[in-house]
Amino acid sequence: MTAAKRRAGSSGSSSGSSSSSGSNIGSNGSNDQQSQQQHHQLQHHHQAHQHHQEYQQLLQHPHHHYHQHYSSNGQHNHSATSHPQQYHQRQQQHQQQQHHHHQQHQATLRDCSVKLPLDILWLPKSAMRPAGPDTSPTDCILVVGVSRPKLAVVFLTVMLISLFLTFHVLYDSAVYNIQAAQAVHERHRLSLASSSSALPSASQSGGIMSSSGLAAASPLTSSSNHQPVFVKPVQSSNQLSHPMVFPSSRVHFPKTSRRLPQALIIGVRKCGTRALLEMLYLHPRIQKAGGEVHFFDRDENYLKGLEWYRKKMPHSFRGQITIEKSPSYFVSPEVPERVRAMNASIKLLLIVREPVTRAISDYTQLRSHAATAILPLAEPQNANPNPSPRESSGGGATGAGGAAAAKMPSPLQSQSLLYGKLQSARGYDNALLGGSGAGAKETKATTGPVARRPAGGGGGGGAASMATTTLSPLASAAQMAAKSFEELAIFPNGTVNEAYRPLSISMYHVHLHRWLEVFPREQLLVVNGDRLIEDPVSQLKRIEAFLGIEHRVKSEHFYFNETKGFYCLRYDNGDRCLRETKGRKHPHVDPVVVSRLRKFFAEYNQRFYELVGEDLGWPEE
Ligand SMILES: Nc1ncnc2c1ncn2[C@@H]1O[C@H](COP(=O)(O)OS(=O)(=O)O)[C@@H](OP(=O)(O)O)[C@H]1O
Repeated sequence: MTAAKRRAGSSGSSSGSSSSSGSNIGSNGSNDQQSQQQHHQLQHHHQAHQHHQEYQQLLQHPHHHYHQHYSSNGQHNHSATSHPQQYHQRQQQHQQQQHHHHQQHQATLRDCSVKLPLDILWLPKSAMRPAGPDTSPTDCILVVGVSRPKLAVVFLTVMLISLFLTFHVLYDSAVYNIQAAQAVHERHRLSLASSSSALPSASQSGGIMSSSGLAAASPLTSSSNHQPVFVKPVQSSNQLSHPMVFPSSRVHFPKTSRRLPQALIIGVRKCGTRALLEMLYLHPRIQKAGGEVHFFDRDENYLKGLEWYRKKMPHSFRGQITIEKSPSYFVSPEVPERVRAMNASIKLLLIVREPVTRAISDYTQLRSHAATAILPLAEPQNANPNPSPRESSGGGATGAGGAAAAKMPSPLQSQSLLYGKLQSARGYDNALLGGSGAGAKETKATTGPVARRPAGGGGGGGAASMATTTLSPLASAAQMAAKSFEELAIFPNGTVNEAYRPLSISMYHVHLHRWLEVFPREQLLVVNGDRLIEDPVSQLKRIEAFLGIEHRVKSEHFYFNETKGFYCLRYDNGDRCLRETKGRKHPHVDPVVVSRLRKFFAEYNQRFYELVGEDLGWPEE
């Protein structure tokens, strides 16, 4: 083939120069015709060879049908190469057929084409391998040619970014859902713990109650302030949507963890500390500890360390502020230093109320707790008229039949539980009978019989005359419930019993002084508790500014409940009022006593105004 090709090549060139080589031809006249024939043969051979080459190429050409068709014509062509004209006709025919097949081929290709910025062309697989019996016309391969590289790069970049974002959102969503589920579980656990808290503790405060009366299911729960008192139902899952994808009112950040509080409501007891915390919790940037943790004021808790305290905190998102409230912090001398040791830049909220009203509110709660403690003791057998032998033996409820008894304490167990509560509360509750002075610790859990403390600085008579008596918890509770506020606050000689705890706590300046020795004034905000009752939004606006969070708690979050006489809270998933332990009806107090006490407090109030730099306008008689 190569020799023939070479020859054909040289004959081609010689035919072009036949006139110039005419002498050679002329000199060999006998061979002229033969050489012409040879020349034609060579030409035909050359064309046949070209054809063969095309045929070989076409063998490798993609289309199967085309190859078959060409093969059948190939033979025919060989036999038809004798006449050039015929050959040209056939070549034309062949070209037309080729064109026709090409169009057919194009039609087949169009079926697989994809219109994209990239030039993507679907070709049959057979185009990439020798034709054979096993080739199938349906087999396709994708040939991608980039005709517009810039567009292709943009296209690919967009694709990659979308892929990355999709993955990121899915990942964050999964992480968030796990953490949010944990947070909800924790809230639920706290609310259960709250409802199972069965006994009153005078040293703690109450909480919020569902308006549907959920908390009232346990009569003792309502008076217990020790355990978390949050009875808000667990948030529905639709409020826990992914913050990036479905922003909700409470959720803005994907990760949660328990954080030490960045703000504390340090007191004052009975001034609206619970109302303040629950109202602040309406703000999406606020998380609250469910109950009063008493970390800084109780040595047994403080010794457990900050990690213990942190674990008592709720889950919060980055950027949220965790707040805990324990009103006894305000009056416990060691607390300011301890708080500073944890966080020197912590924000402190102090809610105060007109001191005499606060003292009466305090007395009302103490008396209520005492009465609650006495009632079950008075009728222990009624709790279970048919006790099982195991229960009546007084032993612990164990074993197969003891499961129910383990849940329901026996009368004896109930009694000892109540005694324990009374004893642990004695540091404060005993003050109802004229207890310790302003500087004394508000609460201190101790064991042993309740001992009346001598009334300090108040003179003789009345409550003070009982001070040396040692009383059993029951007797103490009975006395607590029997004494009037007037008897406890004013001695028979007309002097004020300054040591009476509800009064000593109302001497705000004494306690605040200690805090301002440790913290700069700017770190403490004084909230007017009387105004919080009348106009919560105005006070909350001040607090939001103090905490550095946007103003979000508005009037639509509240409605006035005529029955309670207080504003109640409007959450996304329902309305709630504070428990009935908040807003108890105060006993009637002799106006002369009230006036006497107001005069007594006037001087102390002035000192307090000076400390805080604001006149709160409390009446002086
Ligand atoms: N909205 C609303 N609803 C109900 N009660 C409200 C409200 N706002 C403030 N208050 C007042 O809160 C008082 C109880 O204060 P504290 O929560 O600090 O009490 S405690 O120290 O925690 O026990 C409680 O005191 P008393 O009225 O003496 O019971 C209320 O007057």
